[in-house]
Amino acid sequence: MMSKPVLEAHAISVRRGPSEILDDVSLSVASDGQLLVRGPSGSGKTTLFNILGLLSTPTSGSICVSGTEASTLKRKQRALIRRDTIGFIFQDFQLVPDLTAFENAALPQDHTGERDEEWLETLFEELAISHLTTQYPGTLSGGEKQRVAIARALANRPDVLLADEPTGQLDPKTTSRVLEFLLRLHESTDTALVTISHDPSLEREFDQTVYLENGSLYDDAPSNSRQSHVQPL
Ligand SMILES: Nc1ncnc2c1ncn2[C@@H]1O[C@H](COP(=O)(O)OP(=O)(O)OP(=O)(O)O)[C@@H](O)[C@H]1O
Repeated sequence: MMSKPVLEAHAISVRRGPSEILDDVSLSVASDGQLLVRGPSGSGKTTLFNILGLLSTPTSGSICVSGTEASTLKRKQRALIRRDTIGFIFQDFQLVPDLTAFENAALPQDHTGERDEEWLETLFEELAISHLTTQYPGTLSGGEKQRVAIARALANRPDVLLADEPTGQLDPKTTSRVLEFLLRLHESTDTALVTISHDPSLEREFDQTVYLENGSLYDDAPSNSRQSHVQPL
């Protein structure tokens, strides 16, 4: 049976001043789906991330989250859908400096009212950061902060995890571990996984990859970027 889409973008365009940053972008992610959006720096990835996460609104086009048309909703209603449906991993983490790693990860639970410390502890264990619970972000490495941000994104067991370069700060070994965990979680809990990245090595981990180039989305790698990643034999 086909699963219902959790995220659907239809004909999204974003113009900022004279520039067209996204041009007629459409995509659909099933509630148990996984999608990698790849594209070079400046192609519009973060802009698309913000639109898909209802953090900003498109110039034209629509976004449906679990069947609800969200692009026309008021800011407050969008915030509620965001809180109840989407887990965010931001490129720059956005951890709160005067909260510990554990308190940062618990924030989404504190916003909805119920702490589930057992789940948070599981997340810290899986992400190999259990020894860092009482440390403040200022004392953590980039890769450690990134994993705290991942734990926070998963704290409320979101329907869809939206990740902007989730492994950008990690070494290859930790990247594999974190990806393996995200994909396992995706399998076992039907959390849809949408990852945005410039990193071609993530492609082999994902069922489906689409390519963003100059604000347009393609199903196949544009020939110039494919060429630039050809490895010599
Ligand atoms: N508010 C804005 N006003 C004008 N131009 C913008 C605005 N936001 C983004 N842009 C431009 O749109 C393009 C896409 O930006 P975006 O941040 O989405 O790219 P990206 O693919 O995420 O890049 P990176 O991988 O380097 O983070 C860039 O050229 C950027 O300068």
